Amino acid sequence: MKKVKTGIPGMDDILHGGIPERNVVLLSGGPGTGKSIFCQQFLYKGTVEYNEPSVLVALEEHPVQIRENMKQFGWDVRKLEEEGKFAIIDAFTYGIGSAAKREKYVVNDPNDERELIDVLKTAINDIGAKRIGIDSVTTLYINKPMMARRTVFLLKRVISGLGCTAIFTSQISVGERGFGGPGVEHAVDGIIRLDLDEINGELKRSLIVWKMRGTSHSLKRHPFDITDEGIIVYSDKVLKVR
Ligand SMILES: Nc1ncnc2c1ncn2[C@@H]1O[C@H](COP(=O)(O)OP(=O)(O)OP(=O)(O)O)[C@@H](O)[C@H]1O
Repeated sequence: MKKVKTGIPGMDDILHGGIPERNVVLLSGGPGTGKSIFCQQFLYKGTVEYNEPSVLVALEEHPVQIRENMKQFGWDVRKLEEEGKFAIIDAFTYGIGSAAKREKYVVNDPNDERELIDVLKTAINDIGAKRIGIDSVTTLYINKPMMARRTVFLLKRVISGLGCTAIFTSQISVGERGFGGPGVEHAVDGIIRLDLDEINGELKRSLIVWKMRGTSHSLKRHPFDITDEGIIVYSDKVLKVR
């Protein structure tokens, strides 16, 4: 089975080679744990280092803000967009505001699944995308938890069907166990959980791969850092939180 390199130093060692192609991976974590940065790095590095065009579905932040945030790590996503290798789908602004009018891919109502899927398919076909990030998938069902599993399956069918590999970020609250709801946890192919824990008066970052269909992987909790160049995972280290 082909494995997709994450582009995150240390992460492929933990995944024994990378994410199996066509997997949909839930990236769960509380506020500020690094989900968006992880997802953006997977997409940006995938495009630049592995020549796999990428689509980011922006549900939580303005696309303009995302491009600015990515720049601080040296990731010039605007240039990739101009080259037709990267697409940001604006599912945040509802088309409101002058900046939104300049976006190429806009979902006017993210609650309309059909519109979202149509725009996603168009973007994937336009740039020949191999990687997809949805940030965050939680936004799609926060007001309708009964629909969560259905929504994830629908997206998974389209994304896997078109040969893409995906990261869906999933928001959980501080101290919450689990990853974003029972339906969702079983529907996805993989789960990576990011954590922030206070140890000796300091917040420490760590991650654990809870499940990954199609490969063996480390079952240890590995520390990671967010640096000026993005995330670095310490695959040879283990963090004990309790
Ligand atoms: N240049 C940087 N260097 C080091 N750490 C940074 C840098 N930029 C951001 N961070 C850290 O990353 C955190 C934000 O990460 P990110 O936006 O990926 O979190 P998130 O898990 O998506 O959070 P939320 O669910 O609240 O959106 C910040 O709180 C900060 O601690």
